[in-house]
Amino acid sequence: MGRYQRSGFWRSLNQAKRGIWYTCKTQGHMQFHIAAGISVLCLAWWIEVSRSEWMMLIFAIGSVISAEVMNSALEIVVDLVQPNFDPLAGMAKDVAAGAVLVTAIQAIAIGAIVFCPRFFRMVNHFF
Ligand SMILES: Nc1ncnc2c1ncn2[C@@H]1O[C@H](COP(=O)(O)OP(=O)(O)OP(=O)(O)O)[C@@H](O)[C@H]1O
Repeated sequence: MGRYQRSGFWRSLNQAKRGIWYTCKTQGHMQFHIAAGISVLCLAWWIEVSRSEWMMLIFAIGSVISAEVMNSALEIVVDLVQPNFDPLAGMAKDVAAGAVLVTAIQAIAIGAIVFCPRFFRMVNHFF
């Protein structure tokens, strides 16, 4: 339980939503990830991917967005602890950004596995 407020499911949910909303408002990368995620889900719905493919895509999108939220949290903490230039503070942010990059590469790989075979089949069909 936190030191400043009583615990409670709805209160915790609201705090988590506030954190996600803050990340959406302040982080351009988060806005890009959400737009890309929605586009991928629309494409998946349009081409009618299988249940297991839906799971892979949702997992990939969720991983990237979670990593971006964690990255934002770490940036806030670093700015709080060290507002001045410090190579270690910079490295902490770079390491967190690296985690986002890893999940983004994973998402691109999953997207390629799901969409590329269909894309090539479609190209073969038309030409
Ligand atoms: N206090 C600091 N000391 C040294 N370098 C820093 C510091 N703060 C930021 N940096 C460097 O600047 C980069 C960008 O930091 P910034 O806080 O602007 O994050 P950002 O642009 O929002 O990052 P991201 O694109 O990952 O969301 C960091 O990755 C780090 O290399």
